[in-house]
Amino acid sequence: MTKGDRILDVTLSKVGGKGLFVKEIEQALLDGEIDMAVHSMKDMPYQLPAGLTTGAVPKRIDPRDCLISNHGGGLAGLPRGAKVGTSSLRRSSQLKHARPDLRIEWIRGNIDSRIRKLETEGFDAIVLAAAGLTRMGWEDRISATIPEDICLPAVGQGALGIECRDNDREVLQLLALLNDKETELAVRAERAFLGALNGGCQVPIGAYAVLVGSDGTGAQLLELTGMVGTPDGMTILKDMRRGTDPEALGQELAESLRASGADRLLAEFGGGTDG
Ligand SMILES: NCc1[nH]cc(CCC(=O)O)c1CC(=O)O
Repeated sequence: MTKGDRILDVTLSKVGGKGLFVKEIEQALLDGEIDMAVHSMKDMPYQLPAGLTTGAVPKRIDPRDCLISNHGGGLAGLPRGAKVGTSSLRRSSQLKHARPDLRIEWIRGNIDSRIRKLETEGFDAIVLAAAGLTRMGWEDRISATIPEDICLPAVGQGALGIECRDNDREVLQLLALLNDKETELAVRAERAFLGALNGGCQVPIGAYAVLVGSDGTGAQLLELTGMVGTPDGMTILKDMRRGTDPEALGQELAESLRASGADRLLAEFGGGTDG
């Protein structure tokens, strides 16, 4: 097994990691040890290092969060005061908003260790990205997906990004074949939204874009929904915008939310997202 194989192998098996791990892989790309790297889009830093680019964003799979519940079914099936595990402020904020009675507790580790903790640490349910479970081949563990109008996904959730050197024409040509234009546009809008809110990691932020058709001129029309909330879920600011330019759309939505109070939340809790 080459070093590259080993690195790719780890990428796929460690969907729980982020940050530092992505940096190591990017260094291997820059050093020419590997020629492409597959990341979960939601773990990719907003700004790629100089010399690297996203060669392809393949077709997105289910972007929603899901419950693995000891009670079966979705949120409605959870008893009053149920203990629910998550490691994401975005999830805890939105779940508390929908079900203030829930006891949200922090649960860390890889997907498999979190599932183990569901059994060993007295959780009624845990929340994970449906896409992570699907990629591991564990989608049969999903009790129910959580609709995006209750829990807006993390920016880029469910999509992969394949990164390569920006001057590697051969790899860029190959990767172009794997790109899904619809997913690419949606993820660009979501990332522009996140970028316009910028920084830190203490504020619940979610966003989800879909193509809803074309405008009069034949350009693809995107619909972007975004949220910013308080960690306790008492306040959730959410808005939706349509447009054809993904970057402009993300910035517009961020400005609109800032104007309606997100500015204050970002100042209080720091900008950014935790996945
Ligand atoms: N936060 C970590 C993370 N990064 C990517 C995924 C899998 C989902 C995806 O690939 O979008 C996960 C696990 C999770 O959030 O449950």
